[in-house]
Amino acid sequence: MELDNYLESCAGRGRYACFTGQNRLMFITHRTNKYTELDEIKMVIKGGCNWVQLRMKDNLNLEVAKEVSHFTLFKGGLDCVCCLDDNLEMAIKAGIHCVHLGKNDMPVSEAWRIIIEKGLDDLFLVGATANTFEDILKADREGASYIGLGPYRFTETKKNLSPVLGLEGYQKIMEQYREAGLEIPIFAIGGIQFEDIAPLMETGIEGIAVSGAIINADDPVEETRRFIREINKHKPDPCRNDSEI
Ligand SMILES: Cc1ncc(COP(=O)(O)OP(=O)(O)O)c(N)n1
Ligand SMILES: Cc1ncsc1CCOP(=O)(O)O
Ligand SMILES: [Mg+2]
Repeated sequence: MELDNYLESCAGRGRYACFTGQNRLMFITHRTNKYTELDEIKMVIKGGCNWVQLRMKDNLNLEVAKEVSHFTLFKGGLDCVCCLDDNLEMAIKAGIHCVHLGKNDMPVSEAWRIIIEKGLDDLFLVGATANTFEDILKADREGASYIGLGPYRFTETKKNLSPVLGLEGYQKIMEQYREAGLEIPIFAIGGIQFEDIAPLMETGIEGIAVSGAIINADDPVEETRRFIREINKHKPDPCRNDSEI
């Protein structure tokens, strides 16, 4: 199937149908001396997170990707989505059905070409990074499934950070987003702390992508629950109430 036909066929069943409110917190791994990527994923899944991104910047490793893929498949629950940063080929090899692509990674349209060629298009999600409204438009046209928009603040988790957007940046971009009638789910990213959730959700974003604030908490499992409950206050999860998290 060609990309244009794919996007057209998606329009009928809702191209963003997977984002129905159950995946509003994306946890992104960041290996530290304290935790491996799998340790982190186990903790956040225990805390109720059902969307995890495996990000291995200096230590890309297929075995780790396979372990994480199996864990999320068998222990993450039916609605759990696992995503791999940067590398589509490794995602496919590991059985991971979501890849996140930045502006220096493979273009979103090229990723879809490969996914469609392999007959995996019914399963896959392709996320894209945006730092501006124009980036959102481009990624949406290329068929991105969701956007990671940022950075909100300075963070040490990512090198070569783009200029920070701050709350005003999000407010402006989300206004343009609404005026353009876009529907692609937007996730805020970059140095996000618990207190940032409320003002960010007020801008109309779909959810939050976070790493450090959860890993560095004394109890990452409890911190995950706290994040999800706070996000739910602004956009209630239609499938789970707080007592189920
Ligand atoms: C949800 C989400 N948003 C943005 C990014 C950043 O991706 P990228 O710009 O490719 O930078 P790296 O993560 O590869 O350093 C992301 N990973 N996830
Ligand atoms: C991957 C990425 N892209 C922009 S900021 C960032 C890091 C997110 O981690 P943290 O929540 O620790 O800032
Ligand atoms: Mg990248």
